[in-house]
Amino acid sequence: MEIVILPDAAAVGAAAAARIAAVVRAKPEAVLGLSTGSSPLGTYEALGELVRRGEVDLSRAAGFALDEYVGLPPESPQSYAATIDTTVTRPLGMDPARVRTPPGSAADLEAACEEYEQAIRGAGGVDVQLLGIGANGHIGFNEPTSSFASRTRIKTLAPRTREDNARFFDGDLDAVPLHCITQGLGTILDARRLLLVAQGEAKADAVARTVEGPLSAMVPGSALQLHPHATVLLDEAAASRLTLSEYYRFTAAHLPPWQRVD
Ligand SMILES: N[C@@H]1[C@@H](O)[C@H](O)[C@@H](COP(=O)(O)O)O[C@@H]1O
Repeated sequence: MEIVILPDAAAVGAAAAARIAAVVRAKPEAVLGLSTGSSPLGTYEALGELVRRGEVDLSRAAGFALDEYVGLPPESPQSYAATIDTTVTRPLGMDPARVRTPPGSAADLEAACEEYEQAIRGAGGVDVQLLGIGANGHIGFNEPTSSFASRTRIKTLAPRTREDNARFFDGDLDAVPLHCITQGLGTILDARRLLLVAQGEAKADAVARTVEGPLSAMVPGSALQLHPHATVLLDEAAASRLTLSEYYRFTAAHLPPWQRVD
């Protein structure tokens, strides 16, 4: 796993955007794994800047979101479909027809989960999956005790996650759905590259357990340890509980030229 500690949240966004842009420059039809929440917003902003400057073109890229609430129609502003549309698809100049979110309002949710898996496979798989992490170590909506072999499925949100996300529902906990559809940890691990971004002290414990703790279903993020091309981009606060941070800094300062990303 590549661990990069950066001075602040803006640097995390810029570094993640540079890595995604490098993937798209090499493969303009790249399939991007998209994430919601606060963590990736800086990445999308930095990527938008690269698009505006003409340094990367995402118009031929495809996107698959990680997760969606069950029961929120796509037009609801809190739905991840709407969130992805307003924070990713439109500002980054992606083709809406090529960007998908799990259909949380499908009549047959289980069939919709299977179709989503098939759509990812049909698109050739995800080239780079952007991830945030929950304070309880979840990735996507794979809450603690999710199987490392799990595929896209319906999950019940953990109380902590609903509390954390109530801020997107005007603080009204009762308005936060109880269920979601999420890509499984096995689905996420199929992506060719994983890029996890985390900022702030509130994520420091989850980050330390993800990167340096034992592989455990109690920490879904620890599944990244099983992936051959996982990068974790952290600001100083999110990195503050890592025990090997000096080693990560040393490694980043001595990267061989062929591993450098601007
Ligand atoms: N389902 C999303 C995750 O994909 C996200 O990574 C995580 C952290 O959210 P935030 O970045 O807002 O802290 O929780 C949310 O509930």
